[in-house]
Amino acid sequence: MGFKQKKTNLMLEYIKDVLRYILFSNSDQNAEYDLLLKDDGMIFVPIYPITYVIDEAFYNKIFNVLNLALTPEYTLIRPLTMQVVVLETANLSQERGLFFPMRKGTANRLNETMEQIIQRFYQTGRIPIMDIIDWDFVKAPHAIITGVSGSGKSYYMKVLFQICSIIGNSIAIDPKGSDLARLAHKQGNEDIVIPQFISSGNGEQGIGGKFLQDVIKALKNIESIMYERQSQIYQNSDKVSTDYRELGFKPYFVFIDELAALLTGANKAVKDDFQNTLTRLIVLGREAGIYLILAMQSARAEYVPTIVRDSISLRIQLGRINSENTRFLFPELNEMPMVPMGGKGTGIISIAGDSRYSGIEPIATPTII
Ligand SMILES: Nc1ncnc2c1ncn2[C@@H]1O[C@H](COP(=O)(O)OP(=O)(O)OP(=O)(O)O)[C@@H](O)[C@H]1O
Repeated sequence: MGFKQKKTNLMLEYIKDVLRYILFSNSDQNAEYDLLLKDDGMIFVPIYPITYVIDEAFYNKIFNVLNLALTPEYTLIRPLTMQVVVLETANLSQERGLFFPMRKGTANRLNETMEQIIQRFYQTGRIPIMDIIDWDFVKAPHAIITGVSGSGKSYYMKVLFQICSIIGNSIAIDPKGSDLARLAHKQGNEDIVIPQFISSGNGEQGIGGKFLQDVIKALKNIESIMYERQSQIYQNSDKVSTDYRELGFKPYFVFIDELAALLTGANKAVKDDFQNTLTRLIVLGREAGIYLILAMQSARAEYVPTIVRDSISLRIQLGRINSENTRFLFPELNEMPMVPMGGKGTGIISIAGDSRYSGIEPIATPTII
């Protein structure tokens, strides 16, 4: 028996030991299943007839138990629903299994200079997130980052802004006029939208409704660019399936920090105008290469309409993770604990639309040295 096979057998034995007493009230039931270990996950194969019921709760229980028990050998990835796979076998009683996606080892935080991170982008065409996780924004458009104060949102927004400013055009909308706006200003970027009192020094005006109108104006400008690009693509491309890259356009990244702060105190008509414009950009932006990157404390539906949230592929929640605060961004996670990595800028991530990622997993954002 080869070394690799031996290791696999040891791992399977360990998993069975872990599950033995927890999973079934009747220990005879331990003979009613088998396990298969694959490169991208584990398959639980019931051997029918069985004397236990397989439902979502059963699936979640296995996930919960193994999630911690397999760290750090494997990182379990929380799928959005129970996954059933069909197996190639002539044995009727073992033709199907429950799949648990997992990654060998754990992904590591990037501890690199901005130049090294950019270099990674040039090698893959994707935005690096961790050593083995990256963001293909063409396949998985738009991003949302949530987390309470001090969880590392602003830090990560700045990292993304620097990368995106090199890849394409970027615009910074920052109601606090703080880190993001200062970074954009320092880079010589003129596409910055901040409250007037910050740029004019007149502190008495406060943020008020005027700022939201400035933001809407900026978003509507981008919307015009989007329609212009769509029309050019329609007129100039013979391909049925294409996007902005065919005509050589650069991607356009729209960063909005503290989105909820934008809406506080605004009247309903202005607020609706903002949310409708945001919705159009999110839903229609992809082909034209318009990508939104939003940050806020919590993705409550009153700030982010459900249609917007559902159209955002990259979702990150930083800071403390519990069922109370994950329900907005990860409604499918209910009461599902994750093994957090701990430390600054850590939390959970999911990337929809990219087959390399099948669910929710832990993340630690890059540290720039
Ligand atoms: N990936 C990281 N590597 C190293 N330090 C980090 C990382 N992420 C965040 N930090 C540090 O953690 C602290 C809090 O981060 P940050 O200010 O970004 O939090 P925040 O969620 O944006 O808070 P606020 O909403 O108050 O702005 C900062 O000192 C920041 O430098």
